[in-house]
Amino acid sequence: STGGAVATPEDHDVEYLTPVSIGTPEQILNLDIDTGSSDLWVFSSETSRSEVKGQTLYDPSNSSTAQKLEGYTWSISYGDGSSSAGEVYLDTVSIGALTVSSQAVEVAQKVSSEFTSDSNNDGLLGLGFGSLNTVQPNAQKTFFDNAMPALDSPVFTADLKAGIPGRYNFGYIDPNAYTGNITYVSVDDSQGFWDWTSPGYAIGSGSFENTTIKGIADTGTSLLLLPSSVVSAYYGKISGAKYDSTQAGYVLPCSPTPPDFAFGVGDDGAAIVLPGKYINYAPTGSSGTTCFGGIQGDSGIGFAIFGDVALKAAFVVFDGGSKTLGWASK
Ligand SMILES: O=C([C@@H]1CCCNC1)N1CCCCC1
Repeated sequence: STGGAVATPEDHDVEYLTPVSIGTPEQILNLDIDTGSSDLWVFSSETSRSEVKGQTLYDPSNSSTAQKLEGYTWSISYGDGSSSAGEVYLDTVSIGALTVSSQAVEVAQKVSSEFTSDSNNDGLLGLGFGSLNTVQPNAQKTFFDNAMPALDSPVFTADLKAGIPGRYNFGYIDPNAYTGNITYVSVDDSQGFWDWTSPGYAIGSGSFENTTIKGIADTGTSLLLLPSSVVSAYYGKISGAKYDSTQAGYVLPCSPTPPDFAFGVGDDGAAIVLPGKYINYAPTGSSGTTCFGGIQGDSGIGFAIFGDVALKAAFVVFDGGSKTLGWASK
């Protein structure tokens, strides 16, 4: 089997939303597919009314295939401080033509303000490793783990794009979605993340800097978070760029276009190049003179995060069979 669906960016590519079908008859919710976590949770008929602002709600009582897991609960806190919690059902879940008949669907009873205010986001679909799942008393499998045995190939791919819809595919690699070769690198799944190591980076037309950068491929994080030494080297090349403590990040003049940023993949010299315009993440004010940087520091996290600013420059294969990541330009 195979499947897949469109990934549509919200403003500034802060997140990408993908239509997911749940239940019988189908209830279609737009979910944030997140390789940095492993819970599939949705806004629901059980979500506190005061915490819902425009989201589409999954109602298990309207699904003939919903089965409640009595006594099961979940509660998750994300690195950005957001959180949600609730109860658990099993139901049929599809992404395009790919269907999992008994998927744990975690219904939210409460969500934090970050989710309440994100009116187009109806929940998250985690594609991290199973060890991260928060369901008690027994952890539940991700959509990918459930689907994998039936997939033509045990993979999913992320093809996110700047400002326009991209795609998540399951079970196959679309040869028309990338250029050149796919370079595969090993993954350390011991922390539950798609955690890999880049050999270094280059700024603009500058020389390649060999420095180990260990980090996770996280479709649910907006920015590219890197070691402070790398971030300082990058913004040090830009007149007027500075760390703004009020914004809690580096800001830079939106014009001229900043230098490209490349990160290495594998030991054969392959690299993914972020066009400089990707580093103009969003204007900080109404004049559009100053931009918030798409590259920021990873201090306090313990590893780098290759979020959407990086991922949208690449075609990425998440290989659940070999537990490797494949990176290609496009
Ligand atoms: O909570 C997160 C992210 C938040 C955004 C969505 N993906 C998961 N983590 C990833 C990095 C380490 C800490 C946990």
